Amino acid sequence: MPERGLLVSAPGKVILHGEHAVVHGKAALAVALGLRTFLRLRHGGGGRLCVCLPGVGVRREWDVAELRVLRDRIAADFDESKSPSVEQLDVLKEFAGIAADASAPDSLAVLAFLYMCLAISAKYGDVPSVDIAVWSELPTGAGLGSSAAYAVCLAAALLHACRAISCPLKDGEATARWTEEEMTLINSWAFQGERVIHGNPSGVDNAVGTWGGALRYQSGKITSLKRVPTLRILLTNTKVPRSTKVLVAGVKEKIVKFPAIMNPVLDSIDAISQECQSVLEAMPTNPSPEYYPVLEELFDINQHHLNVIGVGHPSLDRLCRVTASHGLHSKLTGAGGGGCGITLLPPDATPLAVEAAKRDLCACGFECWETDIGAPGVTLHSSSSLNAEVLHALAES
Ligand SMILES: Nc1ncnc2c1ncn2[C@@H]1O[C@H](COP(=O)(O)OP(=O)(O)O)[C@@H](O)[C@H]1O
Ligand SMILES: C[C@@](O)(CCOP(=O)(O)O)CC(=O)O
Ligand SMILES: [Mg+2]
Repeated sequence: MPERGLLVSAPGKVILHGEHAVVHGKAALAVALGLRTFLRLRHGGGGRLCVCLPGVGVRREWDVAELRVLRDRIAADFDESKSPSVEQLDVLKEFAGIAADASAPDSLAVLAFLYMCLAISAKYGDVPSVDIAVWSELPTGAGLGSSAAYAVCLAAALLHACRAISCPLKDGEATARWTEEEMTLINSWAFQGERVIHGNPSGVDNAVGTWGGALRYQSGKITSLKRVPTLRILLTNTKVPRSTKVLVAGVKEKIVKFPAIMNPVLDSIDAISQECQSVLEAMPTNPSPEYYPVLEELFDINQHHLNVIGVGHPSLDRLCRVTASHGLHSKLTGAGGGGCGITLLPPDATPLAVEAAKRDLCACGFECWETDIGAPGVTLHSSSSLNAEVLHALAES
């Protein structure tokens, strides 16, 4: 398997509570989504490194010898515990022909790729001569953690290509996972990729992409939530584009400007995450409707808080109003400013009400769908375990 190549996937995520507050040391509750990013790595030869990212319209190819020289110019302090420096990123931008202030999806994707590739190869091996394609079921830049799923897949593939982690997939097996220790390494390098894309990420998204399931995340501490009930959640994409990096920076500015006003809001969001966790842990696996009013009220309060810290958007207000008119409660998820919202579907919501809400959301130009939560984290696949659509998308790349 290793010499033939590698197929790896990582899930997106939904943050139930704690987005933004988690960047400032508060807790977040997040679950892995049943929508994934897939990466195919093929061993090349010919001394070229090729990357194809159809989701952001990128097809680039470099000479491995040239990348070695570039790496040696900036390699002095590559480490998974150190943030990428401004100087390192400036050198990479110049090399890749990316403008100094570029924040377009393709530029950030190429920059994260180059940084991770050179940093990992500086630490563990040589710049690999490989052909990498990444394709995703996740919408890009919509709050579902596409950046983290991309970074987790890259970290796993590049660490594998540099022989820093094993290949746990045995002949005849459909899927396999890495050991805890290997996943810790994947997670820490994925965090570096997130740093390139987001500027100042909390690490919650790459943790969910790596470990999967449902977890509480606070200041780097990951606690898996063991008994999470089967919640039904409707996801709605307002399709309003936004950048996590810009939104995270905006919240920071507000906190610096009005600390006495903003810090209590972050404390309150923290208390909401705590309260939500207690309710989830008290609920049986198949909960009866009586638990839902509290979860619904927590959604409403947090949505107001997120507006206060400046990450709301008229499209998200509209989403909340539309679902409220059908008795359903929603909040934004992820960085906000557009992107996705989540709506809780309690067991006593009638199919008629849910269908009517979906219809009205679609009439606003939004896209909505129900998806599984609690999906597995980073996974290695045999090609026979992937469906035809994924294989086709990766083969076309
Ligand atoms: N499939 C992908 N291929 C390449 N880059 C991707 C992919 N998915 C996400 N990205 C990178 O992540 C960025 C989006 O990250 P972000 O603004 O954090 O939104 P989110 O993580 O909510 O989707 C994109 O601009 C792009 O650089
Ligand atoms: C806003 C934040 O809490 C989540 C961002 O998620 P996304 O990139 O919008 O999927 C930032 C972070 O935790 O790094
Ligand atoms: Mg992101």
